[in-house]
Amino acid sequence: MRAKVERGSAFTLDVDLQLPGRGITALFGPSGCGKTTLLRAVAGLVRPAPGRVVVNGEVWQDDATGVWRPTHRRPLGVVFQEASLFDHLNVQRNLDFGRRRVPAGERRVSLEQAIDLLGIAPLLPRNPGSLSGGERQRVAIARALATSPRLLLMDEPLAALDSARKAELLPYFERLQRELDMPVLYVTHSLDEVARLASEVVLMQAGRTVAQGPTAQLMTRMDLSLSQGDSASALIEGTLESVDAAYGLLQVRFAGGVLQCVQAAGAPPRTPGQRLRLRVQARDVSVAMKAATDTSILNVLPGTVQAIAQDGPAQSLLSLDVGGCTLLARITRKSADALRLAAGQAVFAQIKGVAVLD
Ligand SMILES: Nc1ncnc2c1ncn2[C@@H]1O[C@H](COP(=O)(O)OP(=O)(O)OP(=O)(O)O)[C@@H](O)[C@H]1O
Repeated sequence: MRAKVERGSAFTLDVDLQLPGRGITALFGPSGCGKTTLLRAVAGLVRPAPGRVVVNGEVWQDDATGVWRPTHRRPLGVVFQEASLFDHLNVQRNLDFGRRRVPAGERRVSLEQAIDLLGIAPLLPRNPGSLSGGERQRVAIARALATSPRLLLMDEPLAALDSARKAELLPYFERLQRELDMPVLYVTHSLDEVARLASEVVLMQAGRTVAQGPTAQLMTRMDLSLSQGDSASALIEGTLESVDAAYGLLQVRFAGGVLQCVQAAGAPPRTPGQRLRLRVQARDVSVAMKAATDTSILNVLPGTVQAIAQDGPAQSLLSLDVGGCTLLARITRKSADALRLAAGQAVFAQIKGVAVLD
């Protein structure tokens, strides 16, 4: 898409983007950078001038040829921060309402499939007013799916929920990705959601795109804001080698060696050979010049310092090459000075915790 949207004299959205036609693409950036405006331009709720929006080969806007499809003729589903359900209709009728707009021949997602995917069968007779925030959001997503969209637009769909409700909803988004091949444009402020859900990230700043690429690559780039927050982390792909049931640990092989990961309570059973995605937070990684053996830290792997950046007055952020994978480590600036850390130096990465994402 190409889009320019002027918002008064203070703000202009000006982007030229090719987004993947599948998976979740996160639009990430500070408040006011234009994420919602971009979503609205895709939806046709604002009209970029000039603009060209093509979704999986379908032209929704092209100023050069005079094409403009109004919002109601764009096959998209929209989910906002607050689920906008009709409070006078029960959940079943809310779902029916969305579905009626779609001609039978164009239905790609059945109502039953949407209900099943979001686990809302028990909620069908209920009124929206009696639902929790998380339940309302699941209904809103099912309603959007039931319109058989070609594209799902989500504007901070978890932002209004507390962290326990967020954690409950995340697996539904993952399921949606596994079972429906539907591209999602997902606006968020949360790096946790980016790490967990997005395959691609568009990083925005002041109406423009700063960087775009696969989530794992962008998250460890020291020049981008994704590596600067408290949740800064690296995503790693690995293969489950073995399960240590006695200690509740998974041994996962990746390019840099084997990582021992704690099996989360309630996690699905894993089978050796399975591919797993792991998240290693910068705050859980420290470095040592020798491989300590008298330590409680199970994961100690050789690596090389790639870069060091100052991270606030007291901390340093390191990027480490461990077997070709990049890890981030946050340590105190005092330790970085005491160890005389510099790019190219051989170190041992001590990894205190590894989260298994899927
Ligand atoms: N209808 C409007 N009229 C004038 N200015 C607007 C309008 N809508 C948005 N803006 C301005 O455009 C800029 C981008 O807003 P937008 O909502 O797209 O940002 P955002 O990145 O989604 O922010 P947030 O994360 O806070 O939701 C802001 O400066 C906002 O004040």
